[in-house]
Amino acid sequence: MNAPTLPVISMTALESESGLAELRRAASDVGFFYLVDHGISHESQQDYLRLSREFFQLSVQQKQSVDMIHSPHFRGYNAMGSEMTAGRLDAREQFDWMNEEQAIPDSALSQPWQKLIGPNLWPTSMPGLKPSLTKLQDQLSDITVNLLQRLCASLGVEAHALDHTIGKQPYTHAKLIRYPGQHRPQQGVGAHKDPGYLTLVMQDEQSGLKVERNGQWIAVEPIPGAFVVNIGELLELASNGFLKATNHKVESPKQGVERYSIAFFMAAQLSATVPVLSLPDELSARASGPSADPNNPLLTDVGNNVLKGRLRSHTHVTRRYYCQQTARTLLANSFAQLPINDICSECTI
Ligand SMILES: O=C(O)CCC(=O)C(=O)O
Ligand SMILES: [Fe+2]
Repeated sequence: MNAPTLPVISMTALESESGLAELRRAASDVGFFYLVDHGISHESQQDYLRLSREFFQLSVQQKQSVDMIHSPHFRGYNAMGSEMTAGRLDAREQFDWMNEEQAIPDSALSQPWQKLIGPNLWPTSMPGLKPSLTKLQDQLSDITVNLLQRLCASLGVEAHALDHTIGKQPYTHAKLIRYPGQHRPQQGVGAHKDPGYLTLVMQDEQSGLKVERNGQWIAVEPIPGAFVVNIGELLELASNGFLKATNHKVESPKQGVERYSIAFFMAAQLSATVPVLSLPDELSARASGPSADPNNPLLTDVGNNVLKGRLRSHTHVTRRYYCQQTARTLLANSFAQLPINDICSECTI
């Protein structure tokens, strides 16, 4: 195997000062790293990826029974060609699940992001999916919370400095993803940053994930058993830009090959506002403030930051549930500019 292109961080080394220093370097310099010794074995990861293959092999009809179009809460299945990133269609199919919750009736919504709260969609033809994926969600949730605390410690602030934004459990969102092979080079998912605190990615043995570094795209080759971790926009905000949410993308595999991955996004509670941490002088001198992109304003209020991403990614769901008057009024009260203006011709009026 070639030398890894990104830092490799061992979870068990994060009690020592030198381990924390390596973590800080990886998270502030690249914003991407491999995580090993995290407690989920390679075999167990293979089992989850097998389960994912089984899901995508269900019939079109079975997958459509849990299509995201049935969920105002952005949960469920997206067929190829129903997701946009950076304004272009992604060549991937996916199944999204989040915290299992009860929906709030429209009449009781006071904030637009509250519409994200709701139940997941589970296929009746695969009863084992819900318990397995719920278990995975719990395991990854624990790993990411632990990692967030170690990151805080690495920044010289209280390890628990962000715990109040998470409450009893963080907001979590996960995806089973299948990238089918393509004749021509194509975006599996276009260049983007992730919105939450931290993302963990479990990849199979196919390459395709790339991260932007000094204007170049670096391949994040799979290392058996390792997760890929990246810093999300909320952590960039909390560290005033010291930690970096880095652009990344997936290029489709060649014809005849397919790539499977499972992505797990951990964020603060949707109701939380993320504080800017008071870093020690030596680090704050190197914090350049969060990056400013007029097409992608970073919002410290978590719910709206998450909602903004979902509205743009899944425009068929947005048109169905967020373009009617009640939702538009709610959105207009929370955003300086309607985040659906570029999605629906009626909303541009
Ligand atoms: O599939 C992957 O390896 C990464 C996916 C990703 O970046 C995302 O869904 O945000
Ligand atoms: Fe991502």
